Amino acid sequence: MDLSGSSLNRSQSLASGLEKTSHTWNKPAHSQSSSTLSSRHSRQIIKDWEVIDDLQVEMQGAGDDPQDRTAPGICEGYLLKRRKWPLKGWHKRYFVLEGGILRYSKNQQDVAKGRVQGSLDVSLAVISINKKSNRIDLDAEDILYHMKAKSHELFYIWVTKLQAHRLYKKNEAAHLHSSVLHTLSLPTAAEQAQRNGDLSATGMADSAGASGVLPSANTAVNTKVSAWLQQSHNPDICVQELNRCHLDLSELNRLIQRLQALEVGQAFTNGDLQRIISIQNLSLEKPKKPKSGKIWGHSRTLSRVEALGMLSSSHLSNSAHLGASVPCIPDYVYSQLSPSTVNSPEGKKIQQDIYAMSQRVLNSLKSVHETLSQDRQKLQAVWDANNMHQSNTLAQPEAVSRSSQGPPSVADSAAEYFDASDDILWGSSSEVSDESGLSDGSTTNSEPEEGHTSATRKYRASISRTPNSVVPKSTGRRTKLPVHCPDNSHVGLVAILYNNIGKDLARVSMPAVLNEPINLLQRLCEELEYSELLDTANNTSDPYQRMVYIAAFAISGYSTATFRNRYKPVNPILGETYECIREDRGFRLISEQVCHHPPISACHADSENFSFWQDQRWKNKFWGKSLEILPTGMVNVTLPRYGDHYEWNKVATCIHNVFSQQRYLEHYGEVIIKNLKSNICTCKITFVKSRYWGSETNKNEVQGVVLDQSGSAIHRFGGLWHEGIFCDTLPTPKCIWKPNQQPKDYLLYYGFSSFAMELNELPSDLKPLLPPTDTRLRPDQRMLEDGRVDEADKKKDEIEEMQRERRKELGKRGEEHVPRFFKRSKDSSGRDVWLTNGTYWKLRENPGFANLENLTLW
Ligand SMILES: CC(C)CCC[C@@H](C)[C@H]1CC[C@H]2[C@@H]3CC=C4C[C@@H](O)CC[C@]4(C)[C@H]3CC[C@]12C
Repeated sequence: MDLSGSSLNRSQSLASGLEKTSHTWNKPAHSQSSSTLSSRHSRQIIKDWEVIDDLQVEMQGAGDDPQDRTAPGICEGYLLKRRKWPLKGWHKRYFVLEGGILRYSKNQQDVAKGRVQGSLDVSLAVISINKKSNRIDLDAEDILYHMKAKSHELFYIWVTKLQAHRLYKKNEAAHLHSSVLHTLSLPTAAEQAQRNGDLSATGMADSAGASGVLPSANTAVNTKVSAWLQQSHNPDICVQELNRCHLDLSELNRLIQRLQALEVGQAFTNGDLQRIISIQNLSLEKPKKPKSGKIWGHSRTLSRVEALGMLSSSHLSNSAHLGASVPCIPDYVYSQLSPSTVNSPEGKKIQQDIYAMSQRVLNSLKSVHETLSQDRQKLQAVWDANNMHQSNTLAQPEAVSRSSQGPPSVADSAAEYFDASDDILWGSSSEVSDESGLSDGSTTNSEPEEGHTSATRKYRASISRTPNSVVPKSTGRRTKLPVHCPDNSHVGLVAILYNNIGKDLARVSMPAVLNEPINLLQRLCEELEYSELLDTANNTSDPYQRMVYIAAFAISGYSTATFRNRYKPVNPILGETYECIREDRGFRLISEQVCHHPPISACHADSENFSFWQDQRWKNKFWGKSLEILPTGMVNVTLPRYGDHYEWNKVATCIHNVFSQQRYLEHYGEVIIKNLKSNICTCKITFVKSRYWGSETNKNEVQGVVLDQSGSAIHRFGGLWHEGIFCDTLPTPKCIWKPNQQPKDYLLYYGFSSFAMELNELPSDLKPLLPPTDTRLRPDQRMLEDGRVDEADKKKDEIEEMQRERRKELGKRGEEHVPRFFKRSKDSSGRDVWLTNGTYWKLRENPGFANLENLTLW
């Protein structure tokens, strides 16, 4: 089917599209607090956007009817596609949807020539639509298409077709899964007999006996294997991986053709080449003798120019040069295309793409192979064990797969570069998302140094050999929270997030059960968990080494993310404050919520070894399945001993699978650390974005380099932000940072580290010294910490309402809130920053907050 703007005579699909629409696109009712919204037909409506999710794909028996498995018709035509860079805006592109794969090219001719600009498996994508603006967004996490149809009719056709193709592709996968289930779960003799319609199934023992297994053992095997298969995601993973492979292979095919076209000097299309070759074959049937009277026995003796001349000549006058013995003309043609002839930048690019794509296919196949071999081993184990009449048979799938995962190869990184297409980097899923290009920058820069994977492997091995140096010492502070964290897995985040699309996550009010009893002011303090790195830096005379410790500190702040993806920190109220005095660590910190719109939390910490400050604000982008947090604002550290002032940016943090319990956090992008007081060195840290099909081993990689003024690397370090950082260029190569051991039962306590558990502790001797605005005194957070979630919810509403009232009052008086302990200022680059006004500790001491007038926040 062709859908180029004018060809609306294809009304057949248009009609079916509209028909379908009328009965399946009914809007579900949902509310802010609705607990679940995942009905199979549900479309979540956010203003004008709807997410079309989970079409009727049933894992069980999916596609049993072969009719269901016939591929929907091809759909093609022009649509507008948005891009951000270069040439930001909507561009007309020719799209082809076939077999569940959407490809696009510049125009129809390019499609014919196999010049595909991008492709996406629609079964892996979230489809969001905006009927008002005829917009369709496809989000396959790392590939994102924003498309717009020229007319409403075209829009409906595309949406319908996309749905149909998605369903088809998903069913195909599900069918494969159930076939595997079916094939591998050998039916019991009774079932077999039943299926065969054999009612005199007394041969049960016989049939079992024939296979040499007792019926009961056989049934036990079947039950276990099928139970394991039901749980196992491996078949799905394999199908997905193979789908990707399929996609990649067809892409590869196209790339090769393009390269050949370049080589030949003419844009041969697949068809052209085939035609030429078949004509050639015809003429080969009547080989003529060349003038010399000698039949040229082998094609290899032809010069490339001759060969190309032949191919492009319609008369094929030179075909006589070819002997009938030429086994395969394409082989011959390709063998003549010496790599040295690919000199054009385009040719080189294609070659690189081909290389990267082949590596990707290879890796995918390897991983499928590995998964299948593991499954085979597991099956074998179950079988053997049953044969021996042992009951405890199933190997632990997870343990097996983990232990056998090989280290990533350098080839993986090549695949990573390949992945960085403009759609991944520049896309944005919603109109409301920030267009500043911040995410683009950080994502683009998250490309690792060449050979990083092997380096990481090396660093990782070194880190794991390093014993945990910091033996948890008693701080006299609490080691657990009053109660366990509540289960919040039932809360429907879909509605909450969709209802708040475009809002900063920091401003989204969530039910208390989604909160952790720590707020964002306290989380700022949490970044000082590894403040000893700053102490070390201040005691290191070599400026390059000092930089290494500063870098390790910058990385260490991200490690909390490992276990903290189930709860959101409480949003501070404007004017809320927090103090933290850590004699044991030698620092004291204050933080304050200084701005409400946008929400900004500022902090300042002092110690005899350092000062640390930052004001934290961030933007977030919603990508359908994930939420990207893009912090703005810089982190600052000064070291008194050397007069250094370090300043660095923060990377993006992505909450992947935000709606599911498989949620996890990833940091990616580049951190540049500068010393504003000396340009002797700078540091670049790369948080490597993991490949979507990668194994666990490729997650959380960090690579860093300290560069001197001339740009030469003085130190290199790396590792994983959740495991540790190793520097092998120090006089004694060593692990410079390793996260502290998590406390006992940490998962029952919000995933908190010991340091985090201590943040909201309120010893009785501290209470009278705190200003009433201190987070520790905030009642709803305290209730939450004590497990009184419902009360916390109510209190939270009240406090938020009070805040609104205060704002209104101020507004009426034409006043603005003035933060108490921080002042707005400009940094050396002219950025707005919030700096301490230096009054907190003085006031605390004299006259004491109890003797002062304070804000009443709750
Ligand atoms: C919707 C809920 C239940 C999901 C959980 C959301 C959690 C994981 C989100 C909400 C706010 C987020 C934090 C917001 C800001 C920053 C600063 C940044 O420099 C590092 C990441 C960090 C610290 C984020 C980590 C992830 C975070 C804690």
